[in-house]
Amino acid sequence: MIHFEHVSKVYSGGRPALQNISFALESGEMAFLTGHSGAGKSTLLKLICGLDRANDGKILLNNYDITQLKKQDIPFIRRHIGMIFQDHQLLMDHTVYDNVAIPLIILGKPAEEIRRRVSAALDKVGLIDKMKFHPIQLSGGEQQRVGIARAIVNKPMVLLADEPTGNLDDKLSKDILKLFEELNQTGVTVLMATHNMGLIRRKHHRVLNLNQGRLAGDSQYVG
Ligand SMILES: Nc1ncnc2c1ncn2[C@@H]1O[C@H](COP(=O)(O)OP(=O)(O)OP(=O)(O)O)[C@@H](O)[C@H]1O
Repeated sequence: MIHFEHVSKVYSGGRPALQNISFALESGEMAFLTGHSGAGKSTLLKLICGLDRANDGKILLNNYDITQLKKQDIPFIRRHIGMIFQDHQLLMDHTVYDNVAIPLIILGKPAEEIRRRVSAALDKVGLIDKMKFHPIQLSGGEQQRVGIARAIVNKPMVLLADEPTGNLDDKLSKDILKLFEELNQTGVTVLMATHNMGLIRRKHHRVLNLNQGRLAGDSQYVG
């Protein structure tokens, strides 16, 4: 599903954010992406969803070389990817419902389909009764779940999450991880960047570890 072949990324004026990264995450797999602050986790996720461009190497998404994509084609790959950010990136002056509906509105889906899919996504994250609220009226964990609903509303093949439990307590973090596991069980490929070692240790998912922009470990190949 996601294939990195010798991928490097250097931001202008900086040292390499990613160096010669190669790994494959197959369809339906779930993995954690770990590493110290500045190791390159966010950069790696941004390259997959086209928010940034690699300087070198190839990234295949479903056998499609996204490093060769023209800028105007990037929205087409985004349709297959749900991205969850640590800071939610919700529109504060819109309701929960509107925030989740946005990807479908952009795609020009009919109103009835939008209503049905937004309700299903909000139901999945347990926020159906708060659809008319504004994000400011929700707790941090609830705001994060709105971000998850927005990411899954378009039924993506791949879910990328950047520190989705960063500001949440242990119980909420476990709930969010459980939600990802349920989505993974329906066939969605999940890659989740996290510092939360407690969460990682309790689980047996694959762990890709970055260190100063290099792939320093891949639990699939240990032991
Ligand atoms: N837009 C940018 N311009 C310049 N340098 C950047 C940019 N984004 C990231 N970097 C640099 O690239 C390196 C990797 O950053 P990245 O955000 O990918 O790390 P990270 O592992 O996600 O860190 P954190 O856990 O703190 O979020 C860092 O040295 C960072 O300063």
